[in-house]
Amino acid sequence: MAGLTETGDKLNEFMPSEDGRKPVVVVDNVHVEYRVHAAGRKAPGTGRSLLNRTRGLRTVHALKGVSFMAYENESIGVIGSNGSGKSTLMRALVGLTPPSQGAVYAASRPNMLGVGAALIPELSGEKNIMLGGLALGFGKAEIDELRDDIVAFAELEEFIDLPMRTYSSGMQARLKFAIAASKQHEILIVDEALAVGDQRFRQRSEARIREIRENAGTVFLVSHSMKSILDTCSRVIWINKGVLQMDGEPKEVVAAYRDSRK
Ligand SMILES: Nc1ncnc2c1ncn2[C@@H]1O[C@H](COP(=O)(O)OP(=O)(O)OP(=O)(O)O)[C@@H](O)[C@H]1O
Repeated sequence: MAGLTETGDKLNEFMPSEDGRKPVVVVDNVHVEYRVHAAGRKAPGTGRSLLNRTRGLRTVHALKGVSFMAYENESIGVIGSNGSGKSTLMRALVGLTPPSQGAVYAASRPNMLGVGAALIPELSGEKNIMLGGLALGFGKAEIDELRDDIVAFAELEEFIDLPMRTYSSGMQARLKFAIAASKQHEILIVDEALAVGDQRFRQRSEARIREIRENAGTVFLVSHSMKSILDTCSRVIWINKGVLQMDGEPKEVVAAYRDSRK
């Protein structure tokens, strides 16, 4: 897959953490550049372009040489202001956005939480559990076994036979989270999924994330909620204008990020 190298061999070249944990993801000097067509601005009343140089192909340098290593059992919060490059970094981790320079090495393929693309609004919640489960690589029998737990976790017992389009956005988010979290992921990326749903559901999803992490998984959590980050993460990286601004203890990094925004 473009931009993602799945290789245990390459990872062996990297040092374990101080307490002996193995690196599972190595992000090595990753740059991402998007090429976008800019429309250009017109000078008022003239119909002519005001700034010719803004027309045509423009390059947005979204990540500018990001490097870090993630180890097994870590839960890494990813914070930063809008447009700083967090989602771009996560897309590079799963191989959706190829780096223009640098590389990502991973012990196994990271999964982005969310089976949204596989679900169909016209179908019932129940049928969508089957679709989402198949998309995650489960067999039919396995999905039948997981079904009740998924419905219970999402608390959709009364609605599971109704078309998904009739669900509120919170209910849809709960179903998607419940399906995706039914799998024990080795490397899991959760991008803002916890911002949706109510307080109680948020607490249960945070607990589920901790469980995945305890079962030898590594979790990345992208969020604007510093509370979620502090409640869930063992380490935080702060991305600022495409560079890794800070990487360390959640409390310290969150405090520095908050200070920068005063
Ligand atoms: N598909 C794309 N095409 C062109 N530019 C993009 C694309 N996706 C992101 N960008 C640009 O890359 C930069 C980083 O965007 P990104 O979505 O990674 O930020 P983010 O930190 O996740 O932001 P937010 O907190 O708002 O979700 C921004 O300048 C954005 O405009």
